[in-house]
Amino acid sequence: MKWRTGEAGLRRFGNPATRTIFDVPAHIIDGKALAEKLRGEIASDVSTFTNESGVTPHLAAVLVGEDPASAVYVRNKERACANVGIGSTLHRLPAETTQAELLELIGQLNANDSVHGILVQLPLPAQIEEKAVLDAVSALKDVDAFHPENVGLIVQGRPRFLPCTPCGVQQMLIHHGVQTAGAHAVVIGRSEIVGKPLVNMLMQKGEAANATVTVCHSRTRDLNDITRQADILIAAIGLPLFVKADMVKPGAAVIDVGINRLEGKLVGDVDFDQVCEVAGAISPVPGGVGPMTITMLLRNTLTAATLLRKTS
Ligand SMILES: Nc1nc2c(c(=O)[nH]1)N[C@@H](CN(C=O)c1ccc(C(=O)N[C@@H](CCC(=O)O)C(=O)O)cc1)CN2
Repeated sequence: MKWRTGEAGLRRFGNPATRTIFDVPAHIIDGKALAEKLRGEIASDVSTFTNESGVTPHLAAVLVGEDPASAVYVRNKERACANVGIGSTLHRLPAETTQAELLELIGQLNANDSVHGILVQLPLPAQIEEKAVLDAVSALKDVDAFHPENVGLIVQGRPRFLPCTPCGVQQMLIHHGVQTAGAHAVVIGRSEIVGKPLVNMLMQKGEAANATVTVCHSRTRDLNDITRQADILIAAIGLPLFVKADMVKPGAAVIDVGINRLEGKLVGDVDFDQVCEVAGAISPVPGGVGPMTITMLLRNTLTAATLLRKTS
């Protein structure tokens, strides 16, 4: 089923009569299913690249410390790489690793021609300055798109890599027929990883973009008045079940980027049970943006291998 935004919210495609979404349940934007489909396409592209070049794209993942969630994400990234024919190496460092030791490893990975993509799993332990580490990753191997050079290219509308979570969100909007051009997209959250780049990407010219974008954060006044104006509402604030039904315009597309643990359960930033009664389309947690994040990492690793081959 496809959806598009309009002045009156979201309507079912193929039904130009006045039947609005109010009489149908919210369309589920299933990130897990989309991720599987896209991973099939990436596997085929990797195979073509490897056959033509004799090079197997390779991702180096760096995990510092023992954060259990980070360990799961990195393991899932390794598994996803293997499933599409991308090689990967995990560099596990103890929690007490110094910044200098981590920078030394990054330097080695930058210089290693058989490594095409480098990712440093976040968050890092408190003794390490995140920015110093992310700045040290070669911009050409920066498959997370966190390096200032890559951020600058995104802002200028000529990206080398797109950051994985925002790019995953855009792909979900494209593949579920949510029209962004001319739509009012409201992003709640201004993190370096999601909010800031996503705001930039949605306002650019191009696919899944051309939106009128508002960014809200912890200091935003009259937040509900703003979120209720959104045709597309993206929650990336890191607060469990923060977005309630009365914050959502009927028929809006709601994308939940949050991943929070609440009473032993994984929940998003959106109170799914109540918001799905109002929204026209909604992504779940788990099974929404998360699997798409990893999928976009695979795409970026292939892009990095392609770019490095061109420049070598
Ligand atoms: N270097 C990076 N660090 C971090 C990133 C990132 O993009 N690059 N993002 C997050 C964590 N993250 C990827 O690293 C990530 C989080 C969640 C998922 C995911 O698939 N979640 C599943 C649920 C998994 C579970 O059971 O816990 C889902 O939502 O269905 C993938 C990637 C912070 N760090």
